[in-house]
Amino acid sequence: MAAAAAAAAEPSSADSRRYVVGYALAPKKQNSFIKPSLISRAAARGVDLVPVDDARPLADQGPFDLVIHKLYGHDWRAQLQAFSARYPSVPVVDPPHAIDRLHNRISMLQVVSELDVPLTDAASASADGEGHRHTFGIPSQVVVYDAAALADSGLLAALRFPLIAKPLVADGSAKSHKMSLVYHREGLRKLRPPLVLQEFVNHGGVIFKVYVVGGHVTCVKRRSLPDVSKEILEDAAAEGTISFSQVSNLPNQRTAEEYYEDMRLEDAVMPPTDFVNEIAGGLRRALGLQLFNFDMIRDVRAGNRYLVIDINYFPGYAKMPGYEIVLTDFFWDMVHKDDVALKEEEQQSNHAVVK
Ligand SMILES: O=P(O)(O)O[C@@H]1[C@@H](OP(=O)(O)O)[C@H](OP(=O)(O)O)[C@H](O)[C@H](OP(=O)(O)O)[C@H]1OP(=O)(O)O
Ligand SMILES: Nc1ncnc2c1ncn2[C@@H]1O[C@H](COP(=O)(O)OP(=O)(O)O)[C@@H](O)[C@H]1O
Ligand SMILES: [Mg+2]
Ligand SMILES: [Mg+2]
Repeated sequence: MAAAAAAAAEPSSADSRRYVVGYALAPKKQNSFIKPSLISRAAARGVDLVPVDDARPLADQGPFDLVIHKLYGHDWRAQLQAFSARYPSVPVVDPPHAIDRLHNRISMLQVVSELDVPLTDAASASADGEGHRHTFGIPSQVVVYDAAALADSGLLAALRFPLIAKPLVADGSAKSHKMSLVYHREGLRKLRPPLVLQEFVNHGGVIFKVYVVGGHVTCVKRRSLPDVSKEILEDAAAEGTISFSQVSNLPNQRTAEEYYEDMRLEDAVMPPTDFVNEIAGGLRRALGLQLFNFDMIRDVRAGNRYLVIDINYFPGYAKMPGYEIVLTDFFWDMVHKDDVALKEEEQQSNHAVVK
């Protein structure tokens, strides 16, 4: 039924109307996301991508059939509110209050812990034939608001070293990506709260990035931090902390090249598709967001256990294979939301009459 309705709403030669998607993005994001290949793919389906001028009131611009954005701050929020008040039927992707939840690394992952997705058999089925079902969760973590709390052994009792220290705020600034690996208790002294202390989980140096675009889900493999060896953990003379902000910059005993020669990304087994799709769908509903990705690692100690470690709003989609097609489909669906819903209703009532 849904497929028939969607097919009925596909563009025909009679549908010559053009649709305008306004995008409000920082210059760096504009450069990486609004590529000529996306512009032309969307244009071929009747969708024109038009930049929002952030020096002028949003509500005075357009007309838009859809607004997408990754800008923050009070003023921008007020602009969105004024726009929605004037054009209540134009979708704004995504609502600022829903995006806010991703700006704090505690509230971000709380959603995962609270996720009520009873995984279907297809999604959680054992991959090893030994009855170990796939499960997911988040690493153990605590939030630290001030330096005094770092000395509180009670607070840390629940955590096992090594730890990864992450800034509490994840607002897209360079600072919010600055992390430290902490091997020993003394290493905590160098840290600057507010931060999240999270157990570092060895995961074979591979991370799974799951891109969500409305109902579309794509999972890709990426290089991650190398596992921490037993020798480093037991070496009392080892540095207490190592700071990094990009995985490729991480100093290590071996060079990154040497490490990655051993660990071939192509050899890493992907998590099952149904499993990934069900988590992605659950997160999309719980977060109330259409455009995000999440980072997931596989715990080497329990091969069927996956941990979500990060969720990002409007990530670098251009790195997702076939991003032009996926995003164009999304824009098209969003600007035709009402047509599709109407057609579905019509089909349902026709069905009722025939019966
Ligand atoms: O710049 P890119 O293309 O690497 O995208 C960044 C993302 O990389 P990814 O797509 O996951 O590889 C990046 O993801 P990670 O944090 O690296 O997992 C963020 O989403 C980043 O946005 P922000 O700085 O957190 O607001 C994204 O940065 P912005 O493009 O939004 O500034
Ligand atoms: N709990 C963890 N265990 C192991 N590695 C981790 C953990 N958390 C983060 N990492 C590594 O650190 C990188 C950056 O952490 P992440 O939480 O994704 O921050 P960012 O928002 O800057 O991407 C991840 O891509 C992964 O390689
Ligand atoms: Mg990340
Ligand atoms: Mg992130």
